[in-house]
Amino acid sequence: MPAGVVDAAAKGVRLERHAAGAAVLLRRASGAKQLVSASSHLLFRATVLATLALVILFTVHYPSLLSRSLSLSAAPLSGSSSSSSAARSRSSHRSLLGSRASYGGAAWEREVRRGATPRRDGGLSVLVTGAAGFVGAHCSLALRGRGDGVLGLDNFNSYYDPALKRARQRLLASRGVVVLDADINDAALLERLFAAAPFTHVLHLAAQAGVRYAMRAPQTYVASNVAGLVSLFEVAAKHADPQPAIVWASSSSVYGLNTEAPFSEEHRTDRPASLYAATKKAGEAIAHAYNHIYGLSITGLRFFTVYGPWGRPDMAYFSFARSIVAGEPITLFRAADGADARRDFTYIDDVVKGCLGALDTAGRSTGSKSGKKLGPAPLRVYNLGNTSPVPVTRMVAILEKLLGKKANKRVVTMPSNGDVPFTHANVTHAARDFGYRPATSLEAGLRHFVDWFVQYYKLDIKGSNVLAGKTTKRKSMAISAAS
Ligand SMILES: O=C(O)[C@H]1O[C@H](OP(=O)(O)OP(=O)(O)OC[C@H]2O[C@@H](n3ccc(=O)[nH]c3=O)[C@H](O)[C@@H]2O)[C@H](O)[C@@H](O)[C@H]1O
Repeated sequence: MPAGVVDAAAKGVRLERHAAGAAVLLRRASGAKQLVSASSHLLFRATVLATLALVILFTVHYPSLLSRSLSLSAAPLSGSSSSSSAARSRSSHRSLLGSRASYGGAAWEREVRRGATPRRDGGLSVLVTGAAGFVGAHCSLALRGRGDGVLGLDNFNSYYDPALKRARQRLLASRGVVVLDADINDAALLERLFAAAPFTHVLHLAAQAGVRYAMRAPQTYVASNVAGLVSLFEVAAKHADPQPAIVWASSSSVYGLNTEAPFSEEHRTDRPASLYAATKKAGEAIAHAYNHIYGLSITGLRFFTVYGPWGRPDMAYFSFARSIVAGEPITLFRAADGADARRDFTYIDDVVKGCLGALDTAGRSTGSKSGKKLGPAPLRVYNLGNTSPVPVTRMVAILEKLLGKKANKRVVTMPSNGDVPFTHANVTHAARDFGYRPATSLEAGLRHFVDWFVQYYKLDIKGSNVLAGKTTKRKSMAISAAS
């Protein structure tokens, strides 16, 4: 083959190779282009989906925050049917302020600050724990009513019907008090709250209540009444600026086996009869330590069998009322010596006055975030009772009269379950320091309770005028359970 032909052939082969290479490159380039275009489609779709998800999330959460005052002002002030109550309960669960998972953020902090800000000159800024509880709800309303800033928190546990707690939450919301769905053992949340608002006071009422239930669920008492209390004191002492003054719920049960009466704050409290009492006594000792080390101003209030409207269904007066209406038997405990058990039943309005009096006179904490204590801070403990013990049998007789129906009574010797045969408060210290003067007889207080009870549970009491506070003979009764 001539050399020229060979060269030409060789050039041709090279050209073909170049052309083939170029074609491969072109193919690759177009593949890459397709890839890029496919990924940008994917990216676009992902962005659209993410935006949609955000819009849905926003719509679900944000309106409850924005329209809270509107929607809740329309909420009923008393009980309602179970289905609507459950629906509202679900919607409040969704609210930005109410959801445990969603706290934090600028909007949340604004709402916390708004709640905590007093509406009157010199007003207090109070964080109320257990605000959807019996005493907590009443105190929150009273504080808000006089223009103090109030922010509530509650874990809405199911020790008793959470629907009642949600109803109290709605009642509070209708009066401008927000109750967060939160636990006192959530230290991170407490830190955020104190960072968001300079609370001057904490009214700490969150606790595991109930004397006899402590035998069934001992750990819950330790978790709420000991660990929870420490969690709150820790944050108040080390993270709050300024440190708030703390008023908290101790209990008449700390007197335990004390036999001196009436019970005075000077009497022995080192013989608790129940784990409940022991955790409250432990709380008083823990309060001493935090006051001593960190300069926290702390006031413990020993409540004596508090009762009234919006009360606790686990307590005897409430559960007896339900049983009487339903025609079910009630069990009455009689002391070992044959005497009727007696209680210094204390009406809720009197206790609320005591709580507000204790807050108003609490005195400042003297410590700071840095751990420096400027001097001794107040450490106080007061009885808040009624000063007139009443036999439980008498309480039942009053309920029978108000409800117009006889109780089916079974009397047994008081079991060894932490109960004590009687309580009786001496309240001279509370009277001296903040003018505490209980003014409600058991008859008057139970009448208010029964009025509420009948309304809340929508009792169908034919031929009666219980709602007007008077009792006449009735033909039939039934609870249309709201719970
Ligand atoms: O002051 C407190 O520090 C506590 O008060 C309350 O405890 P108590 O005074 O024990 O109230 P409560 O259970 O209503 O029993 C009342 C009476 O009914 C008797 N009682 C009770 C139940 C029963 O089935 N039969 C009965 O005779 C019983 O023997 C008793 O004599 C709070 O629950 C508690 O959380 C705490 O705050």
